Amino acid sequence: MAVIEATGLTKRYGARLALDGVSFSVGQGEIFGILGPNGAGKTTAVECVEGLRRPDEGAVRVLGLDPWRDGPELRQRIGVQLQESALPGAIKVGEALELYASFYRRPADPRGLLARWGLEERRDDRFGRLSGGQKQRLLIALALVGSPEVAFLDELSTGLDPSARRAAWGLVEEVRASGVTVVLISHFMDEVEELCDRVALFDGGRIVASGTPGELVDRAGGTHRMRFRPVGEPDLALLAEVPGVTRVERSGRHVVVSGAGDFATAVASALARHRILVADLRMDRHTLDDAYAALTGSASVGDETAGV
Ligand SMILES: Nc1ncnc2c1ncn2[C@@H]1O[C@H](COP(=O)(O)OP(=O)(O)OP(=O)(O)O)[C@@H](O)[C@H]1O
Repeated sequence: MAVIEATGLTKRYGARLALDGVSFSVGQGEIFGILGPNGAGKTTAVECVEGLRRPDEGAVRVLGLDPWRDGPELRQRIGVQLQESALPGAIKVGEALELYASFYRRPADPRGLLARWGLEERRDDRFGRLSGGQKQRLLIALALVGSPEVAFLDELSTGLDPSARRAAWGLVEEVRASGVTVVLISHFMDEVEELCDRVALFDGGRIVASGTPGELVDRAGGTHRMRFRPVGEPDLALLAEVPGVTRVERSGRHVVVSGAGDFATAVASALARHRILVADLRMDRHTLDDAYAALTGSASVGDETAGV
């Protein structure tokens, strides 16, 4: 059964249509990514799901509850990552966790969370004195202190250095492994690609694409490119006949073969069969970054992928 079921959400702020008939569902134990450019409607949609905003039209169920009508009950069962500005700078790390734990019927052990998120030694430090990465880890720990069944994490790895990001991703995987459903709002494509089972890509108040990160990449441009430098002057016309190949081009001393599906294996075996030696072989894969740009039009697609 879906843990979150949003159907036809519409929300206007005055004349501005922030959400225009948005529907999505999130299954139990999924890590579900919500992405899209600034102003796409992500926050509005998530706030409708959390019960912080009431949609003008449409329906939401979270854990079988109506977030607007059953808000107090639902808030016992979900965890929401706060913005940094929501915590007073003078509060101590340990105090913040104890305070937030006191709001819940079934809180997690604050000491355990401090250890898990690497904040044990910061227990008596004031929030305002923490580094950006420490603040971020405390905000995530606070989202988890109520032992939520659904956790909403926003820009998870903002301010974290590369090793802290990896550590945070590992911890989010652990949180999911314990049965928690995670909704991740993110602008970081590597994070989404690494963590999310499925994503909804928002643009202009609508969901313009959804599916696994791999499906989005395929939808935006299902072809990939193989590039190599032939040794000598072999006749490469035969490559155009290889199954899956859509184009064979020269690029200086290199040859670029475009294709879909498993064309690269077929090209490699055709080269071997005809005893054609190649050097400097590499594959150009589309990434979620390319898909994001192609599907939202919010960033230009680089030369490497143009025309593919
Ligand atoms: N309280 C509000 N009053 C008026 N307009 C609003 C309000 N909140 C959001 N908007 C507008 O609604 C649209 C969607 O905003 P929303 O914050 O949901 O987008 P977002 O995808 O979360 O953006 P960001 O990535 O910048 O946080 C934007 O055009 C925004 O300016």
